[in-house]
Amino acid sequence: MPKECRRKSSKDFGISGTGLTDGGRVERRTAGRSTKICAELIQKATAPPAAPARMDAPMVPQVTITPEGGGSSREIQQEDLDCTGDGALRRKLSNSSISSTGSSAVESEDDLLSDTESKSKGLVTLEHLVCTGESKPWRRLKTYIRWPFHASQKKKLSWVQLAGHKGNFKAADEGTILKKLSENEMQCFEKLRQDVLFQFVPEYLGVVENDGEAFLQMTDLLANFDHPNVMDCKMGVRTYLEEELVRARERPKPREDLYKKMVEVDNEGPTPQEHFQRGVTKPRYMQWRESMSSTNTLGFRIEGIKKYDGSCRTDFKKTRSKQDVIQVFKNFVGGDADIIKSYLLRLKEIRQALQTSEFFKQHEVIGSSLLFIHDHTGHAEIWIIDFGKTTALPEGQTLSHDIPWQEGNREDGYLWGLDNLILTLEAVCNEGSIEETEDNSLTTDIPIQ
Ligand SMILES: Nc1ncnc2c1ncn2[C@@H]1O[C@H](COP(=O)(O)OP(=O)(O)OP(=O)(O)O)[C@@H](O)[C@H]1O
Ligand SMILES: O=P(O)(O)O[C@@H]1[C@H](O)[C@H](O)[C@@H](OP(=O)(O)O)[C@H](OP(=O)(O)O)[C@H]1O
Repeated sequence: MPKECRRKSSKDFGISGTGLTDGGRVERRTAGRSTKICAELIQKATAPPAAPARMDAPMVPQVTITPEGGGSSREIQQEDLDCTGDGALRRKLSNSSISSTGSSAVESEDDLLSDTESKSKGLVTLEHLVCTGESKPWRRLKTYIRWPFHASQKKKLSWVQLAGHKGNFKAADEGTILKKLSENEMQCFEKLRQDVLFQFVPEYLGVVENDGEAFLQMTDLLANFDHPNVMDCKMGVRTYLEEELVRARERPKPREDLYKKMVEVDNEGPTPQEHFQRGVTKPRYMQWRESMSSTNTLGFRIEGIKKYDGSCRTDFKKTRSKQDVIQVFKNFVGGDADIIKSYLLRLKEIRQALQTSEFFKQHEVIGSSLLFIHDHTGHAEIWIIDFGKTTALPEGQTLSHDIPWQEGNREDGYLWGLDNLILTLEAVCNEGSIEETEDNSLTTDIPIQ
């Protein structure tokens, strides 16, 4: 299901303030901001989708993201979404990128991804959202603030987007970025404010609106690094939601864009029927991606890497074997054992936090990544990102995250993948001397069907 379409089928929408002070400084937020639902907005959010964001890509993977029309931005406030609130803004929001949950049952296999939309994988130049230079006050709850940037202060931010769709991100106030709003992700960020995982996710600063589009504002995890090396690892043994499977079974809608992506990697990938119809369904494509990469066999896969020198690789669709994955990690850290040790420490801290996290217990975590970042100073961090398809379980239900997935149990294999990731890094630390023995947990298979 294309994200753009998910965003147009919002059912409801909660909102919180941001942490911007008058001077544009980011202040640390406290937990537990209230979220409010507006039924009228829900109905209005079913307007036909606008054309997906398109970016010129002079050379892959470099793209330039510019503010649309140099437009102004402001924070979305609770009163904007009150049913009795500003009708004009409500109309704008109904055309915005408000997303439903990644698991929204209203998504339709009919909503096909346009062939013109493409993934953004690599170096990106984000431009700051700017105001027009007029002293125009923007509302923020009951006080008034002004968006801190003027056209004359406009500056570009070199940034790295290793996965996701083009146009999903913009630069914001110093040290922060904006990601197109997904209601599901917003709810996750709200809940994570009160969870032990808080310290491992980007700080969430609320929702802002720019020219009718809504964005989540969060810390830019690259901001404190000097020429960072960045790697995106997508976690789990499964990258699609169970309901995507059900929907595709009930109303199979082959997609040509996914067929083309499959053929590009492996002409033998599609079945004769899929070749004939020049289309594959989303879950079929996702399952194929999982089986070609290390998702099924290791519970994680490498999505992309950007090195300090600006070189970028996103061609890991067939990186599947333990040895290949180890080799990629070795190259990524440039043989620096201290970086690997820092990463290992951080992974183990994340593991410990996951084991006590209420949020983790109560959510099916699909399509989330660990973002590895280090630079020449020896500074190394790992962050949990992307909650667009992280879905709350029914009240009282929990997941263990380390048992095999069978349709209906909603297990995601996240912890199992994390253990394999830790083993992989330990192998890198030990000069890649990992043995392919039967009792090595890296060889444990999780049955997928
Ligand atoms: N807070 C952040 N700080 C720095 N970089 C980030 C941050 N969030 C995301 N990124 C970069 O953007 C990329 C895409 O992020 P993310 O996975 O959240 O987007 P998405 O559009 O939801 O992706 P997908 O389509 O794979 O679900 C990441 O691989 C990473 O390079
Ligand atoms: O990595 P690839 O091979 O480019 O494939 C994409 C990738 O699996 C994304 O995770 C997925 O978005 P979601 O995780 O949001 O489902 C996207 O679906 P989409 O085309 O429907 O956006 C796929 O096309």
